[in-house]
Amino acid sequence: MAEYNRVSECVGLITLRNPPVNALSAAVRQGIVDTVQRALSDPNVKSVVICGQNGIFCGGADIKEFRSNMTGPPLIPMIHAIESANKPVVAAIEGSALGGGLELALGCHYRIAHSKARLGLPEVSLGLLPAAGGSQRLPRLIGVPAALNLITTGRHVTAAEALQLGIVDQVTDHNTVAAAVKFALSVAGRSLDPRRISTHPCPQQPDLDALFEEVMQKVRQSARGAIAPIACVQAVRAAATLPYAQGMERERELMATLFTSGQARALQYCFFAERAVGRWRMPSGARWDTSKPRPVHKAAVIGLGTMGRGITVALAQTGLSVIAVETQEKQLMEAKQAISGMLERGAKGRGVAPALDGVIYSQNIQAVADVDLVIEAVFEDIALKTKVFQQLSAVCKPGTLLCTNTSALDVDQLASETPNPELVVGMHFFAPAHVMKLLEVVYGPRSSPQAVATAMQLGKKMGKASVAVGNCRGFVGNRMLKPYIEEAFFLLEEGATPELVDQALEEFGFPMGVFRMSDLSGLDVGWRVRKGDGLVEPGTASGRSARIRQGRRYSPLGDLLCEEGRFGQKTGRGWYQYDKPGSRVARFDPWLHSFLGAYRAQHGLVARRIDHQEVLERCLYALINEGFHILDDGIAAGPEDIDVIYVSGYGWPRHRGGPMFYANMVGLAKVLERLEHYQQLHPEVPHLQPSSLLRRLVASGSPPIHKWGEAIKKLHSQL
Ligand SMILES: CC(C)(COP(=O)(O)OP(=O)(O)OC[C@H]1O[C@@H](n2cnc3c(N)ncnc32)[C@H](O)[C@@H]1OP(=O)(O)O)[C@@H](O)C(=O)NCCC(=O)NCCSC(=O)C[C@@H](O)CCCCCCCCCCCCC(=O)O
Repeated sequence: MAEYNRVSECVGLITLRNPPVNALSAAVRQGIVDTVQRALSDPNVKSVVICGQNGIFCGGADIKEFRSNMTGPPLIPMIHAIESANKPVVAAIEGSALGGGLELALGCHYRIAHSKARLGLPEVSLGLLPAAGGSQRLPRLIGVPAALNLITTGRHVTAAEALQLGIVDQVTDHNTVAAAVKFALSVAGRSLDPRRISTHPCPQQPDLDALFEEVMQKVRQSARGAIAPIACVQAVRAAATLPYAQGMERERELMATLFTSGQARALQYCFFAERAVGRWRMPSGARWDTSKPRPVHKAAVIGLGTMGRGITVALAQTGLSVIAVETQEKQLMEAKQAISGMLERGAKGRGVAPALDGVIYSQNIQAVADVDLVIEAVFEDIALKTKVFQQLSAVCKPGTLLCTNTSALDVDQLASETPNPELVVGMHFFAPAHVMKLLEVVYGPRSSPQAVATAMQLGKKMGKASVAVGNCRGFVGNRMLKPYIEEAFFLLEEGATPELVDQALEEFGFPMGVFRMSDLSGLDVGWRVRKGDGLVEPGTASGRSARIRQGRRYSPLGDLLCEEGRFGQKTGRGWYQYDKPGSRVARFDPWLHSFLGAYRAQHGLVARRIDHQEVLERCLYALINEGFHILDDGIAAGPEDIDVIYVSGYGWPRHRGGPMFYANMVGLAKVLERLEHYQQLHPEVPHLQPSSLLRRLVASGSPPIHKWGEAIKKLHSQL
């Protein structure tokens, strides 16, 4: 709701009250309508100030209301009433003015912001556009190019940038409401016509058509199938080319299409899922709100290869003091240079001083004796990691948290090598660790809730989407990736090409298909794992039996490429060819295609025509099926955990909400039916055998995703 007070005798002060972000719920909108009316009809009031309680102006429309029929006064007439008021209305912006919050402020005649405030129209990231006049007012206020940039990216700007762009009229370091009241008094009685943004034309812009064409092309490329950014461009174009009333009509039409789209539902689901994963729970019943994290002032990283360097940077950027340990002198020197460079570039981008002094380098593991938390990031080898954990247990002060950065190794096995297994958790970072958003915090059966709480809090401080997951081979992300990759290999055996598979997945919205991704990350990574699993055999055998290993279908294609020294981009050859080792542009490779032909002939396989639909169903449903197994095993607390992992760390298109949300959208019965279909065709492929949870959900009428919990044995989900 909104509270009304008269201050400084003649200023009506309206305070939005709807914690935590003063979202414009029906009650708040009603409150604004009523209090504005009251201020305008009070002859003692000369001007009006609108602010938000608790240091935040307004986080925009109440996104939760979008899920049901909306009631209460609509935003557009409410903002119009403010703009057409005959007394000056000033927005006092502290904290955030986002989406509908900024649109409300744009309806005011003046805007005063605190220097720490952030402003923006982030609707695009929710699959929407600024549909309370924002797409029409912002271009009129700051010009088409700047408005296009803000509206299509959804980026937040600082108060300083907002001042420079002309979004706000004044920035203060002091009490914003007091500054706004003073300002409101100073402008009382002035003509408001020049201040009504909707009455202005957009500032002149040469070559408008060329500009829109260029931006549309750019947006289409980066949107990877998302429709909201395109609608945003169309709405701004309406602002630039049509009178305001017609522009508003176009804004309404575009919003109506977006509002009911699956993409908007998916993106809004992602917004809430990202927040829900912070409220973690463990199968033991331990949870985020009853587990106190330990303070971490000083941390250490062991092993300064690619991962260790990124982790050191991510830690140092939080302001922690970091001991970075590397036993090899040459490697240590190189790492020092690389880390300093990353810190300097990162600091430049954020306009702050680099935290170079925050990192102390050492060749000696004894240097970590007094740290609060250690992240071991040595080579992915259980024997080596065990040795490091034993050393750490002997060196570290009592109570130090020992974390392992591993992508698949058994966290519990490592914990068993220490006298205090409750202090051990996995922290699975993704390369480059200072850039990638995802962190899997892996708890073993003996990890203490306090250890999990500490790692989760540290992840949050590093700006990561941190998800607590149970300990199993590959945890959540890599465990689900295995059937996805295997299906892609099987498709090649059956007649597909890397180009076809990648195109299908990229059109779905992945930034890279499975084979381009494999070339980027290195084919040798999976080869090493398969060797460790005893799956790799010399490539001379032929026929079906050569492709059944450990009782299930196996494709040795990846192994055969590795035997040829084709490790991907780093060797200049993989599933594609590259101009030179390290080049990034994947090109069609005739060798690979004759190799595939020869391989099929050797194994008596007849290539058939495979379409995009089959690629998507086999790769994605196999991955989703594993997700259902993971939920049933209690490795992930809920579908939202899996979805956040896939959207933040594996390139799953955000506008499709993550694999489990996607399954829900496609229809669980359909996913089950297609898995059964493919399982019948490929009975020797266990990952196509539908999970019992999927069957149970379908049998119980395919409930919506937030009700899956009732069918999950080990539920500890939050949504
Ligand atoms: C504001 C933040 C930056 C704060 O960040 P912080 O880190 O401090 O906190 P959290 O992010 O953890 O949030 C705390 C808490 O608050 C919840 N929350 C945050 N924002 C909102 C919100 N806007 N609504 C509801 N709830 C919110 C959050 O979920 C947390 O709670 P939880 O329980 O989950 O932990 C940060 O929160 C942030 O960035 N917020 C989102 C800002 C944003 O995106 N704003 C834009 C909202 S959309 C909007 O404003 C739309 C408007 O342009 C126009 C609306 C017009 C509507 C008209 C509808 C017409 C429909 C036409 C259909 C026609 C169909 C037909 O014709 O049939």
